[in-house]
Amino acid sequence: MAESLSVFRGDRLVLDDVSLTLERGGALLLTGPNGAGKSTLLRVLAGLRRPDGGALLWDGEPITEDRTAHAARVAYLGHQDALKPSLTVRENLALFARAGGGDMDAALKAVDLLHLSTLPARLLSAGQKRRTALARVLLAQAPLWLLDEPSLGLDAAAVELLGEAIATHRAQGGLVVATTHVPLPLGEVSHLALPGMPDQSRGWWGADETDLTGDAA
Ligand SMILES: Nc1ncnc2c1ncn2[C@@H]1O[C@H](COP(=O)(O)OP(=O)(O)OP(=O)(O)O)[C@@H](O)[C@H]1O
Repeated sequence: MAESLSVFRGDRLVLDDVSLTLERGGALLLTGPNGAGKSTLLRVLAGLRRPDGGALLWDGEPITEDRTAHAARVAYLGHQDALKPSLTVRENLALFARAGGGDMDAALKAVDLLHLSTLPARLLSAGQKRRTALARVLLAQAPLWLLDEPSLGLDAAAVELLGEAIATHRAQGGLVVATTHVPLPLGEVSHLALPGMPDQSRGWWGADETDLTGDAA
């Protein structure tokens, strides 16, 4: 999927020769210290940022062949929840439901937000906003989920719902790449540690973790 990616931010080589492959139903955890380049890599995978070197392939074809098609494959959850404060939860999600064709009530239920669906987004707590942003990912009905610290601000129950949503997505052949600083309930995953990860984080990912090649400067 990604071959020998390199990315400069300013004059710093943040990602140097990073390669990874994901099969249908697969999941990859990206870890590394603050500034290691996790969000940068997610943005490259999303097609939101061009790499300075290397290639991104989907089913063997470079994504540059058809960027619109790649955008339609991706559901991207960034650090910012990007909700319109004056619109209700349901209104915020409506656009994504139309574009992706997902089931609004099923998505709201999956993140336990049905009871808050008519509340303006400005009245939501941080965790409720994050749940809304996750519902947007579900509604996109895209095969590739790119999740930047998805559990940020979520309580234990919501983290469990996140795990269930990811498991369902994977069971349907979906792919997930997630960055995290804390363990996530993802089941069997590959793991790419960008340099600098402290040793004590080893073992978070369980016996099934697989280390991939990755270098960063
Ligand atoms: N617009 C920019 N111009 C220059 N450098 C940038 C820019 N945006 C980010 N960087 C730098 O790129 C590096 C990688 O940032 P990135 O956000 O990918 O890290 P991260 O691993 O996701 O960090 P965190 O764990 O803090 O979220 C950082 O050193 C950051 O300062």
